[in-house]
Amino acid sequence: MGDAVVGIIGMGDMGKMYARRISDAGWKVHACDVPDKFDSLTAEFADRKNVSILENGHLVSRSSDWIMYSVEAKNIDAVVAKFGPSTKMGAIVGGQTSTKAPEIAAFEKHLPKDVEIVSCHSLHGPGVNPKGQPLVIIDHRASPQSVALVSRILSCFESTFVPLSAEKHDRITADTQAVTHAAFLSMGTAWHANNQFPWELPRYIGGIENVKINLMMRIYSNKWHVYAGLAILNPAAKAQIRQYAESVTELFKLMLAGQREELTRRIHAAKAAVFGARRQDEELLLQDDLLDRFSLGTKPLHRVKNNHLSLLAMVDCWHRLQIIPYDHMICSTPLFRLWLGITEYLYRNDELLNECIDTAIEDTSFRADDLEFTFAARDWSERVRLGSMEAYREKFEGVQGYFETRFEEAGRVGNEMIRTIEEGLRERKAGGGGGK
Ligand SMILES: NC(=O)C1=CN([C@@H]2O[C@H](COP(=O)(O)OP(=O)(O)OC[C@H]3O[C@@H](n4cnc5c(N)ncnc54)[C@H](OP(=O)(O)O)[C@@H]3O)[C@@H](O)[C@H]2O)C=CC1
Ligand SMILES: O=C(O)C(=O)Cc1ccc(O)cc1
Repeated sequence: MGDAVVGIIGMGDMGKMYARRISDAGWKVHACDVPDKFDSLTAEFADRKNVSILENGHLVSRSSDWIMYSVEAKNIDAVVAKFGPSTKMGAIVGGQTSTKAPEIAAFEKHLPKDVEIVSCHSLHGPGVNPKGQPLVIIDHRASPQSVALVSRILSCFESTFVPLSAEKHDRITADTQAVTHAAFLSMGTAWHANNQFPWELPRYIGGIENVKINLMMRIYSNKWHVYAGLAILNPAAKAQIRQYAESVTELFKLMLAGQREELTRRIHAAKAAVFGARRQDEELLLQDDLLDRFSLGTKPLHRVKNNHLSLLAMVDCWHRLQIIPYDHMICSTPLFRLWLGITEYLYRNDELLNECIDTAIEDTSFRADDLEFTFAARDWSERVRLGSMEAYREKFEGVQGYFETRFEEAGRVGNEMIRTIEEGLRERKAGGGGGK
């Protein structure tokens, strides 16, 4: 490895994952977190001779060649304001936050002019194997040699590099991550409001229901600030989240009024736009028998029907915003690919989609769940529109507390589900099958 020292400011889940992998590849790492964590971090990394835990970001900044800020997006301005002026002359700085607009603004505002800027974003959580996952690289203000150095450092992840501008990054992640999270946050909120643990109810077990539950649990077991940052600080995300809430509301009203024709027309128009001719001959991303294996409950003898309001609204939302989700596969997270996989599974199976419409119009037993889901989608959208981190946190942590006791098990089942399904996708890709 070269002589370059990699600095990491913020040793939370992502910072630690970066420190471990980069030091395993032979690079020297200088890292810090807040002063309170100095002793515990020093003990945790004591057996790695090429990781030095330093007292603060000044010490990291003045001694490193590529400094990566891996702190909460909501703190990025304050943290860069504090340590940015201490950056070693001619060094390169980047960040790992999920939304680049505030990160780049902070760099431009607080870094000395001689400092170059190359940022990144791993499009997966800290528990996922980075191999083959997208890793966005943003060359914002740097020489080709500096971009090459950062690429060399990050090559140990064996991820797929996706070079993007900060602005393009934010637009794509708003389309993929922010709106996907809105759907799962709303599911969890609705189950909580109805005092349900969905894995205890036959209607929520098996196939695509398992994916919904596992991904909902995955999001709520993570930290609120990751999702709040993505939704509130990304200038492109508000419109998407609002459209999702509007699609939920409008479709639910059609169901309530029994307007079968209008509901069918709208569902099919969205289907044609999103899953039209281009996808017709492609293999499905997911198979139901595979999904059946990842349940937190016991599967009933017969599958219970569902109107899948959350999925119908997603496709309606993509249609209204003219988003073709497949165009974003290059810059997608495992969660987004699974979400797209289950919507595709529903929309490309005529029998299932017709059953969904019948259930929406005829089966009133879902009304209470759907009412809470509609309230939830609107309330999440409203909190994001108001830009209130505290309002977001309060709601997130309320639901998180409700599901907490099952996070450990859900994490295990969810990781296994993601691993198995992603391996299947990779194998099919290698064999020239569907997916992109
Ligand atoms: N978790 C995920 O799935 C992913 C997260 N990201 C992004 O990566 C970034 C980090 O996320 P993650 O690791 O999960 O979050 P964590 O909360 O686990 O880590 C952030 C760390 O930064 C520390 N920190 C805050 N202020 C300072 C400071 N002044 N000096 C040094 N350290 C500081 C925090 O301390 P304290 O807790 O005391 O504030 C915390 O330990 C976020 O911007 C997130 O959006 C990107 C991809 C995936
Ligand atoms: O896959 C997802 O959407 C996740 O929830 C994990 C995640 C969270 C934040 C990121 O910036 C990237 C990935």
